[in-house]
Amino acid sequence: ALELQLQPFAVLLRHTLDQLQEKDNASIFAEPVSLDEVPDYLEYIQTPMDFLTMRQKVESHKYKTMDEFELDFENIINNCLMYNAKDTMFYRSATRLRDQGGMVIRASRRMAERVG
Ligand SMILES: CCOC(=O)c1ccc2c(c1)NC(=O)[C@@H](C)N2
Repeated sequence: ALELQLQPFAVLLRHTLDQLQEKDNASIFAEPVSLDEVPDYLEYIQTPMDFLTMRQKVESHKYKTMDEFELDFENIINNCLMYNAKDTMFYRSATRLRDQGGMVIRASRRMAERVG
């Protein structure tokens, strides 16, 4: 498709994001953590991140490399591991997403090398 010629990397990142979000079946990483629901969140977390924000960055071509994309993904995970206690669903979801998401990103990296 024309899109694939003009912005293959954005297409690849969008597809990668779709696969990562499939692993977040409770959708706890889908949007920015609500500061109404979690008023002290910014006392602990300096750089919040979520999949919606990442998607907006893909669409505005903010990611030039897979490394930049992966840094935001790792940020989503690490924020959650820092803020939530180990015995919470949130914490366990983050470790699961880290493990399952790692494979997704490695496969996308190989695609990015091919797309060049
Ligand atoms: C309806 C109440 O929502 C939350 O308290 C809440 C909602 C979503 C959350 C979250 C908390 N904490 C987190 O660390 C990230 C992963 N997501």
